[in-house]
Amino acid sequence: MEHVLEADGLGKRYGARWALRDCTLRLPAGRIAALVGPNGSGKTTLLHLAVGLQRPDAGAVRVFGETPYENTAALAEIGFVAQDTPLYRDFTADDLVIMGGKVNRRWDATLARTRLAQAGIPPRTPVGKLSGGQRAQVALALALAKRPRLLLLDEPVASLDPLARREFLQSLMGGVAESGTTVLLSSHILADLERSCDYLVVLQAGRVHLTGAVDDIVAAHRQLVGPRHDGGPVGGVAAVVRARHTDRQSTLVARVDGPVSDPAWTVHELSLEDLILAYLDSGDARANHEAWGVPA
Ligand SMILES: Nc1ncnc2c1ncn2[C@@H]1O[C@H](COP(=O)(O)OP(=O)(O)OP(=O)(O)O)[C@@H](O)[C@H]1O
Repeated sequence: MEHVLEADGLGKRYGARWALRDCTLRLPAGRIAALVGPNGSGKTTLLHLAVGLQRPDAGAVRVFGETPYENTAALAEIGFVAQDTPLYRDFTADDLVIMGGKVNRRWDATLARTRLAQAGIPPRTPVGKLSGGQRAQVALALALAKRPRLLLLDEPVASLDPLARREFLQSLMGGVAESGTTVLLSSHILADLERSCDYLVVLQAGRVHLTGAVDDIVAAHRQLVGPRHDGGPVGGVAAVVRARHTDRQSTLVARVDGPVSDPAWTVHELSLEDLILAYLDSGDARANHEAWGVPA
């Protein structure tokens, strides 16, 4: 299987503090991958390392087998839309399409203009006067016009209303399905991801918490509800991700390795959103409370 992006023990620190640590992952070609994690978990840092904006302090990241930092040839294959969709605000969308043609080897101006027309973007209005959602559409059209083999998007839908978000993700999926581009997009809006992404990377406190194909991850987890459980082994359960208890009842989110046949447990499938939340919830809440000197 071809891996577009490979990270091995990748780390980045600011001063003494690691923003990303021991990050090892493989992103297979042709996937639309979601990069999720709480604020400050290292998503932007990982994307910046992948697009060569930053140099690793530990380990390595490779894109199409190349190290992206200060590597112009590798960067020609990567499209990147940064968190705040920075665009030259005094230029019109049409100016930006023309400029893109001057600085990119492979540039599909017709693709950009078609997408901008479909999104209803006026060609001759300075982009600084467009709405946040319209600017996001301009940034996506420009990134796709580069015909990248890997597209990295940092919270592309954060500024969009629910309808615009759905349209943006549909148009993204349509755009990359045609071209076979691999996508890694960070987002906090988990409900959208199950529809649009087929691969998942969950970061927590700078480390990879969970990664793999969405179908495999969903198939390997269940919610179990049963009488209060003391933490001993449960047949069919490989690992408990999160346990919640009342006086009489326990609710487990578990990774399973076979059928849970004990009739004491009622077994439910989980949505991707609930599963991700369970992983994030199982994280280092205790460490955060200790840092603030308050009880968890
Ligand atoms: N320029 C910087 N200088 C110092 N620390 C930084 C810098 N950029 C990021 N950090 C720290 O690195 C960690 C990871 O930040 P990063 O922006 O990668 O997280 P994120 O997951 O993208 O967060 P968010 O969801 O809030 O955008 C955080 O603890 C952050 O405070």
